[in-house]
Amino acid sequence: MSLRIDAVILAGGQARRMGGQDKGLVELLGKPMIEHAITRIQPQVKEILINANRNQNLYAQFADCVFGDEDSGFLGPLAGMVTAMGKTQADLLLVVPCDCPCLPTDLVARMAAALEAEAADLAVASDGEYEQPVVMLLKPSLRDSMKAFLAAGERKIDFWYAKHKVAVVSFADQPNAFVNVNTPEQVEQLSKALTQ
Ligand SMILES: Nc1nc2c(ncn2[C@@H]2O[C@H](COP(=O)(O)OP(=O)(O)OP(=O)(O)O)[C@@H](O)[C@H]2O)c(=O)[nH]1
Ligand SMILES: [Mg+2]
Repeated sequence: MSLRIDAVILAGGQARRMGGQDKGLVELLGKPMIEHAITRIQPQVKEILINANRNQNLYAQFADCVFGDEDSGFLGPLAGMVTAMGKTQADLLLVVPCDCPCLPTDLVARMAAALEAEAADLAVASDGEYEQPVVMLLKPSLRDSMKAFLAAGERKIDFWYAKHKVAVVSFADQPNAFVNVNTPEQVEQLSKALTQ
């Protein structure tokens, strides 16, 4: 029996470095950034969920399930993840941010294989040098642990996952896969790089 895997795209931040624009809707090469992420991830999962705290009517064109954080205090990415774990029907939930338009096309396959091989509770991606804490494959049963962590006032994702059995999955073979677009200048730079 194969496992059902869904993905949640996190677009719930305040995007202060983007001047407070809604980052998932900021255009890169004529397409909203979230659409780039969807193009990469859709073929790899059963259903895509979108976590957004603004413009949910606009995000609804990209997914059937669009929702805000259950705690609306902008507590950071974990607030979106904990909400998503309560929404999905899947056996495993992939988490990705809306501002990584070049995610690997083999992300799920490699993360799921490592999770199983290492009998881990979650997998986190790495670019070979740095772990990418907003790119994870999670068992939804971890929701209670994440909820308790947030309730204790903790916010840092890597401190949370250090409490669990983690498989770190290197994508050093794809050095640009996790390029992260946080500022208008980075939108320009990546647009140029992708059209060269
Ligand atoms: N649901 C949810 N997601 C968040 C929150 N804060 C950040 N994120 C998401 O986490 C991912 C990585 O965060 P950042 O790149 O720092 O995004 P940001 O916080 O919107 O941007 P800055 O304000 O410029 O730091 C992005 O996909 C954000 O949408 C939050 O409070 N709730
Ligand atoms: Mg970012």
